[in-house]
Amino acid sequence: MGLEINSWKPKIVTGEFGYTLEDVPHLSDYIPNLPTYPNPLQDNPAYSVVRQYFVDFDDTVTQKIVVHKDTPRGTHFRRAGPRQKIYFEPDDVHACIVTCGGLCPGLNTVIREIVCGLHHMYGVSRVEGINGGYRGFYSRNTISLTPKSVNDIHKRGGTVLGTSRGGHDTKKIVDCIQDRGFNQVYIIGGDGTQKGAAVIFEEIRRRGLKVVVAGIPKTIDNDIPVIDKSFGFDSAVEEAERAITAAHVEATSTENGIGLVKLMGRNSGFIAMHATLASRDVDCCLIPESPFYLEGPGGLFEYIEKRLKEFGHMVIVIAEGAGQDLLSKSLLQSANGQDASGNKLLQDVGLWISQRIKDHFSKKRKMEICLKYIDPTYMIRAIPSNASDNVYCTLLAQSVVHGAMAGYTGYTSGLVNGRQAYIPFHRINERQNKVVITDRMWARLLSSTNQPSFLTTKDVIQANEKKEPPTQLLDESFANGETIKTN
Ligand SMILES: Nc1ncnc2c1ncn2[C@@H]1O[C@H](COP(=O)(O)OP(=O)(O)OP(=O)(O)O)[C@@H](O)[C@H]1O
Ligand SMILES: O=P(O)(O)OC[C@H]1O[C@](O)(CO)[C@@H](O)[C@@H]1O
Ligand SMILES: [Mg+2]
Repeated sequence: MGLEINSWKPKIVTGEFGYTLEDVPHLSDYIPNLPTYPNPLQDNPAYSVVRQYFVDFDDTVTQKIVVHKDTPRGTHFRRAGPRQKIYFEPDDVHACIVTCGGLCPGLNTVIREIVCGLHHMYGVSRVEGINGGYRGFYSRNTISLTPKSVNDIHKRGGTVLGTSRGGHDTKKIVDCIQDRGFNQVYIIGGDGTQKGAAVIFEEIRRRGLKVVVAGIPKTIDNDIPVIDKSFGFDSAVEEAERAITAAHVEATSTENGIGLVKLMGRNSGFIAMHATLASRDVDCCLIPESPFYLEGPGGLFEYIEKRLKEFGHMVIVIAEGAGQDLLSKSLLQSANGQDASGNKLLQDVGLWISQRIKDHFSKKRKMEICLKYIDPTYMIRAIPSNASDNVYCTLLAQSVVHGAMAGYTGYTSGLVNGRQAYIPFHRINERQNKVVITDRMWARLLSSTNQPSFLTTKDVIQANEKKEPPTQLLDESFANGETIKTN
């Protein structure tokens, strides 16, 4: 096309008092002289009564909302929402939607709302679903999506488009996008999926195509950084709470009853932490971020014995990624398998720890216990989304559509401090969101369960030295000691 296309560099705009905008790419960055069109929403009766419905070009959303009087203004993201000018004629839009990775409550709601948003807000009628994740681009037929065909899919769990792991072949995917003439590609998925979306965007940009690549973050593990939380997370926590209630009922119905619940959370223990805080029946929550040990003073066995003596029962929640190092040592083998996407396959910590607890009390302590192990793993992610997630999914879907119609690309649409924003892929992909055990939330959990922290003073010093991501309070530059002068 005769265009000079360099590798994409982050678009950073700086302003006064330490203001930084981490902007997202736009089609016009690499395709000159693109025509624009008035946004049809201005003639839409639903919106014509809304004052300031269109988002101001300069509106941005701040990443940190807790500040000191001399804190720099810090990082901002472009505010999501409809723009006055759009970069696509609705009749020319040919959109596709794909869902990748594990299931998550709300996937169908997001699909439905993208289809309905495109149709009802912008008059776009050509929307297709890619069948079965990334590999579906080049190996399957597409599924036609209309407001009628998606009308009640939000009531079902799973994804009507199907999903998969692995199969990300950038060249084949972009060839398919080009061959089929898609010009808006909506990609719903977790951290792996968003990395895949970033490479698709790069390749599309390299080829100079007028194709928007937009991500919608999905993961019940809540391991995607920057955003407040992932859709479906609340629903999953609610379902997890039901399993905890069952464990509690079982535990309280026998002498020395122990209810043990294993929850998802490969590297991040958010589901376990939130379900524990929500339920209040849990006496001990074990997550991947917080190392623990079984034997000796301050260990898990000692704590279990103390609780059983005091209360006669106990409930333990364990995230699937917790204690993997202990497990490897004990079984003399480490997990070395991978799934099709390259994610490490974990050993079953729930079964292992159940056995260790039983052995300890029957053989070593000669104490009779009654342990019931509940594994609701897939149940918590296969359900339809709850009311609040449904609202969240709707806002996410409408925001991502507005961004695409306005010509933004290479972004993930997400909630930042309660506001919808467009976040560049590189910020979403640079790290995994994890529970920070030196942060307030984990301290709240420890106070709620009264469990040991399993940390020595040395561990705390080491954790602090590890330079965890900045807390709610401070922006990165401020945390590193940089301040700006104010009048
Ligand atoms: N680094 C990467 N580059 C390109 N594609 C990737 C990358 N990592 C993962 N993918 C692709 O993204 C898709 C989903 O990845 P993965 O299975 O890790 O799930 P996910 O999106 O992280 O969701 P979750 O972990 O919440 O289930 C797969 O098709 C995989 O091939
Ligand atoms: O069995 P699958 O589909 O690989 O999914 C399991 C994984 O998916 C996740 O829920 C993330 O989506 C992880 O918590 C879990 O390890
Ligand atoms: Mg993932």
